[in-house]
Amino acid sequence: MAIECIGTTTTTTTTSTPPVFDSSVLQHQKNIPQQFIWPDEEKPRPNAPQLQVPLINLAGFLSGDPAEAVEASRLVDEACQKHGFFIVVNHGVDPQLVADAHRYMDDFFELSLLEKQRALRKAGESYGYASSFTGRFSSKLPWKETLSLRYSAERNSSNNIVKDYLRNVMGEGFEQFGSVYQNYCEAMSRLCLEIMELLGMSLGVDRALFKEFFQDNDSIMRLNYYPPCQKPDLTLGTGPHCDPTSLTILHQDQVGGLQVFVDDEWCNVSSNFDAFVVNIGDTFMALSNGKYKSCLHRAVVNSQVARKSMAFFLCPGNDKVVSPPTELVDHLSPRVYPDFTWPMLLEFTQKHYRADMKTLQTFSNWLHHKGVEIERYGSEERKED
Ligand SMILES: C=C1C[C@]23C[C@H]1CC[C@H]2[C@]1(C)CCC[C@@](C)(C(=O)O)[C@H]1[C@@H]3C(=O)O
Ligand SMILES: O=C(O)CCC(=O)C(=O)O
Ligand SMILES: [Fe+2]
Repeated sequence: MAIECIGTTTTTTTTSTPPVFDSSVLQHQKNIPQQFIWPDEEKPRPNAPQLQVPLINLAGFLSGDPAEAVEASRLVDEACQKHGFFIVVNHGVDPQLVADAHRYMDDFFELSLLEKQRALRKAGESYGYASSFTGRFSSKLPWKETLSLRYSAERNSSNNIVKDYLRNVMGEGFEQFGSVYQNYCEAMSRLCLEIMELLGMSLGVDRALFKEFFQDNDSIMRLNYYPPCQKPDLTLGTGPHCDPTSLTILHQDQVGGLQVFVDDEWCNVSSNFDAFVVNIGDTFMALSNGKYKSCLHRAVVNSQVARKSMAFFLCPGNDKVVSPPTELVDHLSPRVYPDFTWPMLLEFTQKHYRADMKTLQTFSNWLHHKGVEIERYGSEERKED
């Protein structure tokens, strides 16, 4: 197996059998397998402070009140220049849909490993069920299970991509399960487009510009399930990274565990079931010519209860070129990142580089130096491909 790895650390192929992440067993285990233990400098520390993040009330903006829209875009601008995280309330998403999505998530992750593996993510694919990433990486494994779904907003009456996928892989009895996530993705795509309008206003470009750019988005919906861990100070649910995608809308249950790195320290983001946490990803950072930040974050786990979060990662349609509008480029603000398309960056994170805090910079360098040996860049040891 040829491993195309970009690593500052030596690339090694592990021959030992990877551990199987069966959460029903591992959550009780005091002895944590080595692959799940993070290096000392990345281990979580207790007593993280609370992130001071604006609560943005979308009610006025969504009902077309111009003064409220200006106020919301001012708050968004402040947060996105500083760190790229903000929280929205009165977002217009049906609370029953959110509650159903959590309920069906409980049902899915409570299935046996064998049953969940009906939706197993195959090597080289970015969708499906993964119990940790035992087949994908050989160290710093995340203490989580995920179910990733592809959502396409392309206008087409028979577009039920999420529902059809779940029914096909999980089989009979999962129709309702599929409908809930189809509806949830549609609601998330709509909310993303509204937020794109706010981002257009706050960046001072035509307010329809980004909304239209993402109209035909080809996005990723991910359900994250973090089982309890008997040694939560050794492990991480999701390692430190910036999302390579454009905009993330995260809904977390009441447990808490999301942390953001701001002003040189890890801060907790409070959980609020009525709210969504929104963050800028690398692709939007490139679209804004570096004006808005894609910020480092991670998820910690705990020894008491399982935690759930649902992330909708907005991504551009496959043929869209990620290039900042001319209004955001001038001699004082020259181009920071080269043009690219989302499938290029997605492939980079799935085949060559494990997403971390340097993904966009490494990807840009890689595009500039394409043809130069890939091993010169990056951070991680990989097993796939
Ligand atoms: C395009 C993506 C890659 C990841 C899923 C989406 C957006 C976020 C990325 C990720 C969550 C960043 C941390 C590392 C990662 C491997 C993970 O822990 O899940 C990343 C995802 C991935 O490559 O599957
Ligand atoms: O679960 C969380 O709170 C964060 C997960 C995350 O950052 C991600 O999936 O990209
Ligand atoms: Fe993330």
